[in-house]
Amino acid sequence: MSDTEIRKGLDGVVADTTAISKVNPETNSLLYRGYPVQELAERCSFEEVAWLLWHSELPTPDELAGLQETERGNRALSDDVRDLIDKTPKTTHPMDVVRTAVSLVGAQDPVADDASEEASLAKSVRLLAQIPALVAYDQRRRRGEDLVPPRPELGYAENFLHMTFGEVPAPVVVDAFRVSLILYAEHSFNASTFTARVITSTMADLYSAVVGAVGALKGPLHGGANEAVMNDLEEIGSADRAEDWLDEALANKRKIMGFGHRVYKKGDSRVPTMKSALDSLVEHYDRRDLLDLYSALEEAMASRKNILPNLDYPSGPAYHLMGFDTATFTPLFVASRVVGWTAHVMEQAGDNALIRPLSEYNGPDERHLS
Ligand SMILES: CC(=O)SCCNC(=O)CCNC(=O)[C@H](O)C(C)(C)COP(=O)(O)OP(=O)(O)OC[C@H]1O[C@@H](n2cnc3c(N)ncnc32)[C@H](O)[C@@H]1OP(=O)(O)O
Ligand SMILES: O=C([O-])CC(=O)C(=O)O
Repeated sequence: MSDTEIRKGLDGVVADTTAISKVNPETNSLLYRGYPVQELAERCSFEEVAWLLWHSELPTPDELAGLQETERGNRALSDDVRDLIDKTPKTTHPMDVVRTAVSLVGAQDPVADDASEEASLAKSVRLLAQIPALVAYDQRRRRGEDLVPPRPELGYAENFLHMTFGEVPAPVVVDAFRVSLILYAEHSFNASTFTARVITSTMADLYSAVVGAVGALKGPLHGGANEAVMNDLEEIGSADRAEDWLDEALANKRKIMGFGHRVYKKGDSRVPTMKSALDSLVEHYDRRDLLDLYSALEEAMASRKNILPNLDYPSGPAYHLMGFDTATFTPLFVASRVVGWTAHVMEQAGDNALIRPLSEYNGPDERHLS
């Protein structure tokens, strides 16, 4: 063995610079292009945040109107994408449907390989508009429901909910959804974003980077945790069972979904904002029982392991209350994070170096065929 220090999982390794977001575990803060995410969640639409992440500044009214027009004009699924979704077995995980459908959306773009900034922005807006349509349709067809066409007079969050449920829910629900999308949009060099940057570093196209990122987000150690949280809460059932369930899970060396974070060790900066959105939903739907269960598991986890919730912990039950199927939660994360991924694709392409680390070989010594 050489004395090279190997940081398993690249833990603590600074791989490059980025101007897109700053995650500060010391101050528990998250800045998008310098703005605290809490301020953006309080005051901005998701479209404004998307523009900010892509262009470094918030949009002027004209710029916002232009983005809205293009996004709204790109919402309808092509017949081919719809057919593809229809042909995918209902046993397929919705993340696999997103991965496959995004791949076809890319294959249908005649300028998929144009790496200019203008083309990359156009592709990013196209994905922003298409992903809600395919996520919403996939949930509907699994429930035996027909496609609901987009409504061009609705903003992004309202239209997403309208395409999923066939109606725009109460403002408190739309607002909680908008907040979740803003909080999920960007988080520096997390695993899926880093995947997108690795793919971009080979000079592959933006769609390839996004398809790879969707795959990386699916795992329960990353985006897949929001649906896993809901499965755990349902398995526990009620607040009075939380401690026993946790003790057994920990004894069996289970990772408790929605808790812990590679970077934040003193709490995830986004949790208080999402928890407050969850509180409003609990009140709106009169589901105090779910909040009690949520709090009981959180308290038990703090007392047993001193490990705090990450964003997926409040998001899981929030999406459940909004009416989404549990397996659709991670695709909702995709719909939001595609903005961060594509911002990173453009940043990586703008100052590219092939990402190719070294490994230390620990296999057999050289040997020969006898
Ligand atoms: C939006 C997001 O993607 S946020 C992340 C979503 N993922 C999850 O919620 C999955 C559950 N959480 C985890 O698995 C982890 O906390 C991760 C993967 C997020 C971060 O993990 P790492 O930075 O690699 O920390 P690591 O896994 O080494 O944890 C350190 C210690 O805390 C323990 N730990 C960390 N998180 C958890 C957890 N959720 N449940 C139980 N124990 C945990 C580990 O077992 C380990 O203990 P040990 O030192 O006794 O072996
Ligand atoms: O930063 C991470 O490793 C995971 C995370 O919270 C995110 O991607 O939002």
